[in-house]
Amino acid sequence: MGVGQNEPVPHTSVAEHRIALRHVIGAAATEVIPVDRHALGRRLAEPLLAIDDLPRFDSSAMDGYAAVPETPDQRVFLVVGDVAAGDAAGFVLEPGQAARVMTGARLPTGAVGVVPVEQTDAERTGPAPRQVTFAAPVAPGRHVRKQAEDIAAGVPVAGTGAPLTAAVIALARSAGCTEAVVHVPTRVAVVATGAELTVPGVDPGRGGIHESNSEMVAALASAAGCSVTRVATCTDDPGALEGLLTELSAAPDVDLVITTGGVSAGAYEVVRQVCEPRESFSFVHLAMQPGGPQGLGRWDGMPVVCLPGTPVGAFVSFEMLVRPALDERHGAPARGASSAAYVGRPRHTRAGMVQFISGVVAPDGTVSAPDARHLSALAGSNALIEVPETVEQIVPGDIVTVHPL
Ligand SMILES: Nc1nc2c(c(=O)[nH]1)N[C@H]1C(S)=C(S)[C@@H](COP(=O)(O)OP(=O)(O)OC[C@H]3O[C@@H](n4cnc5c(N)ncnc54)[C@H](O)[C@@H]3O)O[C@H]1N2
Ligand code: MOO
Repeated sequence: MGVGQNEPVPHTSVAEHRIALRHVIGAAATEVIPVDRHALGRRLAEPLLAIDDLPRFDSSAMDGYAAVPETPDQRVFLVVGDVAAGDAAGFVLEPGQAARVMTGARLPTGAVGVVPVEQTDAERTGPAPRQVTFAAPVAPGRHVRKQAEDIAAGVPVAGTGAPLTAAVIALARSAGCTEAVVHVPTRVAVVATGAELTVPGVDPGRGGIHESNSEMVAALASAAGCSVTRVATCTDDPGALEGLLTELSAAPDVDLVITTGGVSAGAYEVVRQVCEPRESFSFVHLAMQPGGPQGLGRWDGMPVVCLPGTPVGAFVSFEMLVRPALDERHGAPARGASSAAYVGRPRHTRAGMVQFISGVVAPDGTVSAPDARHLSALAGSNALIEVPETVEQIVPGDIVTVHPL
């Protein structure tokens, strides 16, 4: 066997792997939840329709006097009622009459416009006067909130795929909505593998390292709208990983398992060793850097996504490969990329591989690469710069593709 024959050959395109991930990760179930603060960030699986008009009735936008002028320039009015917010205002204003109204109060039938109390001779507090004089004539429609001017019953508050933001929650509740149909967050179990990993508080010794992927991937999954239900580390013992995957596959609170490490070409690649013999699994080396070695399949029916162990590789492959599949599963629109002028130092990249470089997009829209390596560069970045396979170098002035983080 000649030198180089064992070299991993990129045999699946990034695009093909994305499709395979979408297939394995699949679509999320939907559920009905109350429209309240706990719904924040959830994505609608169906349009959320207004139950009621907003406002529900013509109401005053000011503390003042609603009036019906007999003639356009009438200034002096008889005050025949006093309507606080919440009152039913069950009377009719006749021409020449006014009623004191508070902001948000239902307007008496017939009211033409509202004059703020500051523009009258009336006291702001105390009982309503018998008569009021306005500084200027009543302007029709002025300071009146028309029924349904914000949203009418039956009109969508927000459409399918929209997130329930604080403002959408406010609009929905104001329009009488109590429940929304949303996608169920994917329940994720994260398993970091590696004999060298030590948990916080334990001395790593001479060959060990501080484990970091598990909480990083858990944080990425949470940011992607998942509910992380399990976070574990596992040694390179195949039996231990088999047992863990079997347990997680049967767990009632897990929809997806994400592993890190143990997928490349070494002698102790536990994930690959344990999963690859199973027919549904495939392990590939994508023409992508970092994040080249990837695996995916189903363990007893449970979707399992296997990311590489290098922290930057795991991060980049989650964001660039797994996240789009999760967004689609959760009904979220694909996160777009943008173009930016590169203003960093010249950088050589590997031809034949799409490369993702930690980048910093400045307020002026230009992008540079932090003067640091690996995780430090990633931790100081706010974007990933995508350099296509065909490009071997990026230099200042190049227009590059940027994925915001
Ligand atoms: N002969 C070859 N060697 C490697 C290849 C290759 O094609 N041929 N690919 C390289 C690439 S690219 C990557 S990426 C890595 C992927 O390797 P594994 O997924 O098997 O990951 P490990 O070997 O387990 O770990 C790699 C590296 O990352 C550290 N690590 C792992 N897990 C964690 C964790 N949970 N927290 C923090 N750091 C972690 C680990 O100690 C290693 O330093 O393979 C290359 N090799
Ligand atoms: O593909 Mo690997 O570059 O080290 O993450």
